[in-house]
Amino acid sequence: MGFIVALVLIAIAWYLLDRYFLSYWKRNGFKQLDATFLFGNSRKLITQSASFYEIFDEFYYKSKGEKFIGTYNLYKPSLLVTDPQMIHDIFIKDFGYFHDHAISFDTENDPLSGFLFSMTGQKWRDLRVRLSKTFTSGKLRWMFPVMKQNSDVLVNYIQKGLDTNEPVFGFSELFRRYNANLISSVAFGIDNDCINNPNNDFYKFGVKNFENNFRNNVKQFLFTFMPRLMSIFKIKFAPEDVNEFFLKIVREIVDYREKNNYNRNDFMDLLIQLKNQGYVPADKDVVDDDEKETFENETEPKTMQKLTFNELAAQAFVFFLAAFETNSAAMTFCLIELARNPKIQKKLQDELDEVYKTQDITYESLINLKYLECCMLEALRKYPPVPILFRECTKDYKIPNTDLVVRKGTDVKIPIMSLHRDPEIYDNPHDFIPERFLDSATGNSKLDNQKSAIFFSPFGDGPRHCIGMRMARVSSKLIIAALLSKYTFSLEDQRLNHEDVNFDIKSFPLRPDHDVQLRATLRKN
Ligand code: HEM
Repeated sequence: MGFIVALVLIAIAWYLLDRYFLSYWKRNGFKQLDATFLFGNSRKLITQSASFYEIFDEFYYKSKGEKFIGTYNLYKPSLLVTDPQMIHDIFIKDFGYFHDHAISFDTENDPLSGFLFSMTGQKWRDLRVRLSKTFTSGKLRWMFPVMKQNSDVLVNYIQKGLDTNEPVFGFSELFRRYNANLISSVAFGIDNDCINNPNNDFYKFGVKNFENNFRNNVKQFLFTFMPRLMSIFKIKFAPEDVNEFFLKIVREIVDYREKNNYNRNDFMDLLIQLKNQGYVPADKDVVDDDEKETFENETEPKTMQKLTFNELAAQAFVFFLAAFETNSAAMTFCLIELARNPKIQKKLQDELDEVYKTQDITYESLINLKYLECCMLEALRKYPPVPILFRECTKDYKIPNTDLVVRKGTDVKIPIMSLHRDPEIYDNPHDFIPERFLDSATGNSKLDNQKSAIFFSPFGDGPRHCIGMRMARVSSKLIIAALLSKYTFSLEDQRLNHEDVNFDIKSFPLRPDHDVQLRATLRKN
């Protein structure tokens, strides 16, 4: 009897505590979404019954009319911000309150997790200033031949398929293999062939990071809901064998290059300079055009702290992680949309033919292709590979024109993909219309002109926007240009001509739920 009474009392106490925790927002004057017992607003995320985008899209429409609304990751308050102006403030004007990504790792135990994305405060800022120098347009121009070599390997692979009567390809996987190649050569300085050899270790260990297994699911859960627990329980970001593989490979590369004074004009060279000198000299001949609002053009003091070996390895690793899924997704969705929109594909091919009938693809020619730029931007609008952005409020923040205060330590989520698909922001948001990015007066893409993240933020914005944005844009355009100059693509599954692509419900980066098959046909000259 005593036991039953105790159980009843515990249940009542738990219920009361539950109601108390799940009324945090109301108690602090905010509106909140209805929160369910124990789960808060995270039941669908925990049970993985819809994709991240769909779950946050539901929140977005439930909170329509509000600029922000309180939600709960289990019992942890999380503010969903949907107002474009407030998002802009968080990214730029009030960045001083929102500079961190709300994840943390124990880098002592997990050296590969000491990467830029997880760093906080001044430590992040110091490294960001130095790493930014490795992503300037000058450095990309320098690396372009390596990118081009990799795109040639992919084109040869497609051609081999056509020559052997196998003209249908699953591009999600193929682009992941291409990106593994690309990053292994530009960030690690290794010439792998993941395209022809999917059993290549570099690709296999890359895939392992994103596999849908129990361990990765638990990690994704903690990463989303209780990032601090990852460090408390010493959960490593990457599986043990992936850690060992990447640390060993970076050690060998660094030792070899240092011993033999070997340079390859790639990120690894630049990272080694950061390790040995603490800085990378700025490009003298290049004007950086789209970085004006950040501190990335700050002059580098020569006394900057040098990178340790582990910090160097972690940066090479995060370039790999960040590019592997996101870049592949951007390329895959763009090619799928071109395949389902033959007129747009033809218009893009006409633009490419004008330039590439008589010359091979160069960095300079590529960045001047406006329609190609618009196609990529439109793919990133409709399918932002990172559908939800998150930040941590690092000091109490009074929301402008209100008496409401977001407390230090609160995480903030921004449903970028829902904004990108909101009919109040974009006309016919579910249609693929590259022209919406074309400024009819100048022929320039709108992003170049506006520099505004208010309605378009596939790379985030402000000082913490994606550091690999330029590389992503150049490499994606290169691959689409190289493929479309030679081949025309069509959908094997005709249903996708009128149905939307479904998304993988277990993946945080946006990914189709199956590898959409596309048929390549050689174009006639
Ligand atoms: C289409 C491809 C890509 C997309 C859509 C993308 C998107 C993003 C987004 C949304 C963020 C978070 C920004 C924020 O919080 O405001 C981010 C951060 C980051 N991205 Fe990318 N990314 C892409 C490709 C790449 C590539 C190719 C690299 C490196 C080679 C890269 C490296 C990083 C790093 C290191 C960060 C962390 C930056 C920091 O915390 O300071 N990304 N990316």
